[in-house]
Amino acid sequence: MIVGIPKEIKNNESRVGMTPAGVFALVKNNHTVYVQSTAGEGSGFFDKDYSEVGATILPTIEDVYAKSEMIVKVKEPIAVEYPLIKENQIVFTYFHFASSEPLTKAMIESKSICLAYETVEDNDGTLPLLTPMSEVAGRMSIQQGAKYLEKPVKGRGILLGGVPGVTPGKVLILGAGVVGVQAAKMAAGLGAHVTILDINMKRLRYVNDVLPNHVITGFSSEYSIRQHIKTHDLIVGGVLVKGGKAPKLITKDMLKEMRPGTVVVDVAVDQGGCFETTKATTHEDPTYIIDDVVHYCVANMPGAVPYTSTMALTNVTLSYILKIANLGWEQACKKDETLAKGLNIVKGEITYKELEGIFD
Ligand SMILES: NC(=O)C1=CN([C@@H]2O[C@H](COP(=O)(O)OP(=O)(O)OC[C@H]3O[C@@H](n4cnc5c(N)ncnc54)[C@H](O)[C@@H]3O)[C@@H](O)[C@H]2O)C=CC1
Ligand SMILES: CC(=O)C(=O)O
Ligand SMILES: [Mg+2]
Repeated sequence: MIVGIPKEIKNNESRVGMTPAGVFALVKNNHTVYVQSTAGEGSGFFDKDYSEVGATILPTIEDVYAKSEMIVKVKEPIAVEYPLIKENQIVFTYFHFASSEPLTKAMIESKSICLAYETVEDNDGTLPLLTPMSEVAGRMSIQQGAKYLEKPVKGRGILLGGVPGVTPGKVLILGAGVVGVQAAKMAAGLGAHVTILDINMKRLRYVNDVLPNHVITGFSSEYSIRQHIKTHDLIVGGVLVKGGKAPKLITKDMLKEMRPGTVVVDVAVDQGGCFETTKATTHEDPTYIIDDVVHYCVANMPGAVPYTSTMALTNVTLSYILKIANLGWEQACKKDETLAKGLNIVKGEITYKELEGIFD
């Protein structure tokens, strides 16, 4: 198969769809790999690293899309990329369709095969291609939240860990999935007071078993959320309904219950966000303020730490990329139910249940 790796062009997105190690494996399996010039630079991989393992470097994004049967990338295509995608071309990437009607419509019109990393699902319900980026974003949410709690950027002026003789900051985490647990781990490590809420008792039991005793678990409900937001300094949104829109757990009126300078980090922004006041931001301009509450809603958080994220992503995507290249997408999906769950739009038809009728 002919596989193409374009350069990411979303704001401050420095990840790349594949490391040279991934290209090496594809070439060894007799596939042709085209890499757009400088695509890997932001992640520390140079054109010569790719050409040394057998890739051909192409000068423009148009060349890569025009010549490839399968495109392997990181982020959802943005508007300038829509016309580059061809009928029957396989596009393997994060799509997050539920948060974008224009993207959904454009991919239906393209008649391409859209395999979304974020809905590839193991039999136990876990999401193997979302997990490593949720690990990164969960950990980053505390790093970013701690920064925006500082007074010069309009936060409450609180050091999350406190100091001897002064109470630490309080972190509320919505969702005890991958993002939530990683966020809790980081916040607890800093010495913050941590509360984590979920509707899944199995997840709360897991948190209770693996995290320190000062991480408090709670059942998520409108009532419990309304109580907790009054006293917490940093609120992290990490809930997910697979492939669908995130539930709005914090409505606009609730911001009035928070203290001025509270910081909210909505990691779930890529599925529309779990705060009613969420709108996607970029690494260039990551925050905005509503009712004195600082909102951080960057939809590609791992893009800011590409050295870590590109490696973590290729670690999990490569076996699927090889399977698709070796067998073709239809056979690969027939043989592998986990991969088949990634099919969201195929040749103009929506094939993922949560997406059906979502924009009608
Ligand atoms: N902004 C960014 O750069 C990134 C965003 N994400 C996003 O973060 C979100 C979370 O991802 P994961 O942690 O991997 O998902 P996950 O599936 O591991 O965890 C989600 C958790 O939310 C819980 N949940 C669902 N409804 C709830 C409710 N009403 N109240 C409380 N909890 C509820 C579920 O029970 C589950 O435990 C996803 O939307 C994902 O796409 C992931 C990586 C990067
Ligand atoms: C999961 C996702 O949206 C990201 O890593 O950017
Ligand atoms: Mg207020």
